[in-house]
Amino acid sequence: MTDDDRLDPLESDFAEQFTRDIRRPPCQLYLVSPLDVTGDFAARLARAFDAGPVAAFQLRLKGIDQHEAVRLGEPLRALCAEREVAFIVNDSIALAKRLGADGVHLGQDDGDPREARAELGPAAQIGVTCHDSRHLAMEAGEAGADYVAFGSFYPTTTKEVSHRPEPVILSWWSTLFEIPCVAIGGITPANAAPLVKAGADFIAASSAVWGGDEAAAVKAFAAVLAER
Ligand SMILES: Cc1ncc(COP(=O)(O)OP(=O)(O)O)c(N)n1
Ligand SMILES: Cc1nc(C(=O)O)sc1CCOP(=O)(O)O
Ligand SMILES: [Mg+2]
Repeated sequence: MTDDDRLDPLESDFAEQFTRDIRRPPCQLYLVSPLDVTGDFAARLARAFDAGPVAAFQLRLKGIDQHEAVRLGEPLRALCAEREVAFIVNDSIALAKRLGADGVHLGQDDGDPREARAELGPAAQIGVTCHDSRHLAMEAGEAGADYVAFGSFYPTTTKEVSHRPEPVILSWWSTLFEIPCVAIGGITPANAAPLVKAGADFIAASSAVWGGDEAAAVKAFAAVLAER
């Protein structure tokens, strides 16, 4: 029997959390856009940025051609650059390249992180959807991902989802690997705390922010994220 085996589970949890917390930066907020970014959306994004710290913004558009996506995305990219918020494009390596984005988020069927690296270069932030799978996350890490995303932690109407990870997957990942992990799916200021405590490096949210007062939501997230 080793000394580790003799630790009771509570002490062992404490040791694991302590080890994670002293070497990882605080959890940060990652905003995912609504599908409609027309009208006053740029003003809403600016209001969100004014309300509290935001680390990253993902442009998540569906069903429009690339030319239109560039037209809609460019002012949002410029705003993110001005506020030093990472601008990430969902789904498309080509669109990320055309927009001069800071990175791309790839689902399991959206392309290979190695191709994204070759196209976007060494500084690009490449994220990969890993659902509830440790295996997919390790594969993404090996393929050069800069972050892995687990979800959907809670029910969401933003996207049809069929995976429901437990928060412990964040603890497992963050204890073993240095690559940051993102928690996504139905996350609100009211239910984010267990994910932050479990070890999420980023909380990604869409409807909790754009479904109401974006400034109030970002402020409320900031209070929860500071708790780790
Ligand atoms: C941060 C983050 N995590 C997961 C996803 C989901 O990506 P994907 O599975 O490709 O689904 P769509 O968002 O493309 O519908 C994401 N976009 N961002
Ligand atoms: C885009 C996305 N991906 C998910 C996944 O599980 O991979 S859940 C999700 C929706 C995120 O929006 P909201 O914060 O409104 O639930
Ligand atoms: Mg996708």
